[in-house]
Amino acid sequence: MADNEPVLTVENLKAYYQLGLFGINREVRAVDDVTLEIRRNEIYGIAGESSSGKTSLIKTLAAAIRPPLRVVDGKITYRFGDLVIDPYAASKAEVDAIRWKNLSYIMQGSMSVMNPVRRVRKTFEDFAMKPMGVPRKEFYRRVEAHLDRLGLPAEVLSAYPHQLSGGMRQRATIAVATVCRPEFIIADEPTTALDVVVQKDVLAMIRNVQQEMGSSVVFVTHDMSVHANIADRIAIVYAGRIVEEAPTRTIFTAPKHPYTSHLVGSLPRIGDVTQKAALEGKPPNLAEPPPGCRFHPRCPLAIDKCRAEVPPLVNVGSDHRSACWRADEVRPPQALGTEVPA
Ligand SMILES: Nc1ncnc2c1ncn2[C@@H]1O[C@H](COP(=O)(O)OP(=O)(O)OP(=O)(O)O)[C@@H](O)[C@H]1O
Repeated sequence: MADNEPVLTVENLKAYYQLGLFGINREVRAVDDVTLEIRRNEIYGIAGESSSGKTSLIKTLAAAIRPPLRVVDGKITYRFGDLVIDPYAASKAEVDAIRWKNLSYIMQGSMSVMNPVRRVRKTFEDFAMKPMGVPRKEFYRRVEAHLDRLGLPAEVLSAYPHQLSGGMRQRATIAVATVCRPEFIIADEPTTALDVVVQKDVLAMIRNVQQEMGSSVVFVTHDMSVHANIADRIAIVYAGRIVEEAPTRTIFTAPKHPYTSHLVGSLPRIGDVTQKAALEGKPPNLAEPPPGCRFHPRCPLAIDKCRAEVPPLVNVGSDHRSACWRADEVRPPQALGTEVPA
């Protein structure tokens, strides 16, 4: 595989919750026309407020969706070495063969991976023994070496999940998800519910694992300061669509979408006692999104065109895409509340 070839290509992906309640069919357009590429050896953060479709998007990328969520259009292509696979065109056996070995998905909440009634050792066996395909002794040698690399004592293997602290459990979960050294790791809110100090440790661990293995990581969080800490590039999602995508520093210093500008500008800054202006209104109902730009009812820059025509996600600079008719008029955020990577 050429070095610059993306590991994941997503083209015009649409995934909807198709609901039939009391004989009335309804579609919640949680992922609506998403196009993106994930490169090798990068950390790609997906940001956006609650209910914007972040989890639905990465679940779809992870081929971990269940009805009523269905892919209704578009294409996903993973390239793992010589293996090129669209998980929605492939057989279940083909998808099972890449799971954990090439593609790992860490769902929201560490207990989603850990089996609460079995010792951590059993969770490692359940997830990793088959994909690794080595005798038990060699398997445990590799598991312990991996734990050691991640700074975790081998004793965690004998513990039950509830005996571990939240941070330790999340570290163990990341260890389970990465022990087969997957090329692609997808994580949903990997540090939410951890206190700030533990959060930093877990973020550093994800970064170390990613760098050591040269993997690609896609992760979701609504917390912009976590993105600032760890992401190489960020996609901002609003109402089921990517509205902006750029390297982290660009997102924080020169956004080209009013929603991004709001997200960055509303971050708290040390010593700043002024009240941040809240964004008026609520995100739209994804069963009946507004016409034109979905952000227009809340947008300070909205004009008639925004109410009528959907702005495409287009290049607005080097490695920078925005979906805004007035991208040129977006001003840098007033308050930078977080350390921005150089
Ligand atoms: N099982 C479901 N059936 C119907 N609609 C759903 C279902 N799960 C989620 N949705 C809807 O899909 C939309 C996107 O939800 P999603 O959970 O992907 O957002 P999110 O950005 O990850 O939010 P959060 O940060 O709160 O987890 C929301 O409107 C939500 O109400």
